[in-house]
Order: sequence, then C-alpha cells, then structure tokens
Amino acid sequence: MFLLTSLKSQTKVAAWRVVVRTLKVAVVGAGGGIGQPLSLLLRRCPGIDELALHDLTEMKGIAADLSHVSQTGNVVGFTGEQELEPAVSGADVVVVAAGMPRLPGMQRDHLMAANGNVAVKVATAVSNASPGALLAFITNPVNMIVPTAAEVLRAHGTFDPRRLFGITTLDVVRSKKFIGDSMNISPDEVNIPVIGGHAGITILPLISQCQPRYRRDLQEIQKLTNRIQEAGTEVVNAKAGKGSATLSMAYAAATFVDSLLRAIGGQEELVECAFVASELTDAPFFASPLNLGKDGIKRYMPLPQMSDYEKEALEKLLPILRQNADEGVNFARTFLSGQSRAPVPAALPLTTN
Ligand SMILES: NC(=O)c1ccc[n+]([C@@H]2O[C@H](COP(=O)([O-])OP(=O)(O)OC[C@H]3O[C@@H](n4cnc5c(N)ncnc54)[C@H](O)[C@@H]3O)[C@@H](O)[C@H]2O)c1
Ligand SMILES: O=C(O)C[C@H](O)C(=O)O
Repeated sequence: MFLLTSLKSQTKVAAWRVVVRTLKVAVVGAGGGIGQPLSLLLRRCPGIDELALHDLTEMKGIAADLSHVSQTGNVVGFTGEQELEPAVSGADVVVVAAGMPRLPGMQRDHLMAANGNVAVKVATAVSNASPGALLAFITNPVNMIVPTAAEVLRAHGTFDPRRLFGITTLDVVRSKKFIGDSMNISPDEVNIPVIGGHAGITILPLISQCQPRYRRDLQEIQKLTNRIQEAGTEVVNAKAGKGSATLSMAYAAATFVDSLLRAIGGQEELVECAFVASELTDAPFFASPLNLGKDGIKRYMPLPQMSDYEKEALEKLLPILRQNADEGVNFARTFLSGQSRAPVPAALPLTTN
C-alpha cells in the first residue's frame, strides 16, 4: 500500500516536473535597435521563465525596465564578453541580434568583416554552455553568418543541422504585407513561401504559390519580386545613415521565436521558412519551409512548385549561395586555425545587397 502511494506520488512529481519544465530564451545583442524591441515582444510570449539579455553594453537598466512588465518570468541582464556563456547557459533558444547594421551604399556582404566574429563567439559559447539550444541568427550577412556558425559548431562537435537557423522571417512578413495591400486583404490571410537566402536576388518569394492566388501579369510579378528583394535597402536608404530595419525585424524575429517555442512545447504542424543547412538544392545552406518540432527542424518540406520565372531565378541564386557558404566556412576555418583576424571577403563578382 505504502509502495503504491509512494509510486503514485512519484508519478505525480514526475508529471509535475514535465508540466513545469522551465524555458529559457537568451537574446544576444539585446541592447541594440532590434534587440530591445525584440526583447519587449518576447515578454508577451507565454511560457518563457527566464529571458537572458546579453550585450557588450550595460544591460542592467534594460533588464530592470523589462522586468517590470506584468508578465510571468524573470529578466536577467548580462554584459560583456565574459558574461556571454553565463547568458546562454542552459538556454532552450538563443537568438542573435548582435552586430553592425548596413549604411546606405553598403551591401550585406560588407558586414562580414565586422560581424563574422559574432558568429564565432556565439557558436563557441553555445557549444560550451548550451549545446542543445536552438540557435537563430538575425545578424547579417545571414548567407555567410550561418555557414560560419555551423563550421564553429562542427569544430566543437556540437553541430546539429536541425538546431541552427538564419532568420528570414522578415522576407515573409514583407511579402505578406505587400501582397495583402495589393489584394486589399489582411496580410494575415496571405501565405507565401520565401526561399533561397537573405540578400538581393537570393531572396526568392514564390509568388506563384501564394495563397490566396495572386493573379497578375509577369511584369507585375517581377516588379513585386524586386520590391521584396530590395525592401531592406528601401529601409536603409529611408533611415539615411541611422541603420537598417529594426522594428519590423523585431516583429519578424518574435514571430519566428514564438514558433520555435510552440514547437518545443509540442505544437505540431508548425511551418516556418528559415535559412538552414540543407540538401534540397546544391547550395549547402538554403532557406525553405520547415516543419518545426521539439528539436528544431522536424522535417524539410519538399521544395514548392515554381513558375518558369521562379525556376530561372532559383538557378541564378544558387551559385551566389554556394559562394557565400564557402566564404562563411573559410572565415570560421581561418579564425579557428588561430589567426587573430579572419579574412575580409574580397569584393565578390557575385555579391548581392
Ligand atoms: N535577418 C534579417 O532579416 C535582418 C534584418 C535587420 C537587421 N539585421 C541585422 O541585425 C544586426 C543588428 O542590427 P541592429 O539594427 O539591431 O544593430 P544595432 O547596432 O542597433 O545593435 C547591435 C547590438 O549588438 C551589440 N553587439 C555587437 N557585437 C556584439 C557581441 N559580440 N556580443 C554582444 N552584443 C554585441 C551592440 O552593442 C548593439 O547593441 C545587423 O547585423 C543587421 O544587419 C538582420
Ligand atoms: O537590409 C538590411 O541590411 C537589414 C535586413 O537584412 C533587412 O532585410 O532589412
């Protein structure tokens, strides 16, 4: 009898443990233009028990401020390189908004010299302190940063392709907004896959697969495709030297992190586009629709059907993604081989915005 009661109470304790499994999200670069509004939006995500905010700049004030928002969970600030590992330690999700933004006239590739180190440092910290985390980079150039991080994780023996993401949700958010406005419907009603990468013509919205159908002639479809591909530059130019998209990016990243957390929580059938290690094409990293699960990518959805125009655009972007991946991997290898300064990618003939 005692045994039975004891077993029953043990089961109860076990069940209770499962139910109250704590969730930690770390934001690296949390003091920046994206980091701050993203951290605020994450305070609205139910189920985050600890929100760890890391930056090179002092985070005490921002953490204190966000800790007063009337939501459950703790907010803890971490400052400086030496506090990166404690910040990401034990995190379920690490989202990285650290790094320089573009100025007018710059292409995203040009940011690799300044931001490549962020990928190396965060991937190293995650390998040491939180190897099971889902690691999602906002930092540009996404097309190179994700291969760099993958190579560093590989070197530490912690690379799991299901757990590493480049966040391309802003391309989907923009596509939904522009198409929604053009069709006079709510952007929420628009569903569209955006594949490829996150720079210039590597961003490929599959307008032929849009739901509801976007019935326009080829010229209009080309114009809309170009607007989506150049939307980042539109914001960079409008901000005239004061950085790139921050608020819409925070919205997009919060949407993506929310999906990761729901998937960790057991919600099925969640599909998001993201830039990940991939075998769908001959580019080693590629953005496509992914079914998310507890461990990150549960299933790569098959490549959507494409119009002839989109097939041609895909053929044009693949060599760029292959070259970007090589540059990212080389950056990591040079860094790991002990050189104090990894090489700055040369001006590439295939360079994109
Ligand atoms: N993926 C996308 O769709 C997308 C969209 C917009 C911007 N971005 C990119 O996001 C990045 C951040 O943009 P932003 O406008 O927030 O820039 P920002 O300059 O406003 O903020 C960057 C923050 O990162 C911090 N930081 C820099 N190096 C760090 C490090 N090693 N560790 C911790 N913190 C560090 C800085 O102190 C700063 O607070 C840029 O690289 C930008 O190009 C990507
Ligand atoms: O355009 C940029 O440099 C920032 C970001 O990648 C964007 O698409 O807005």
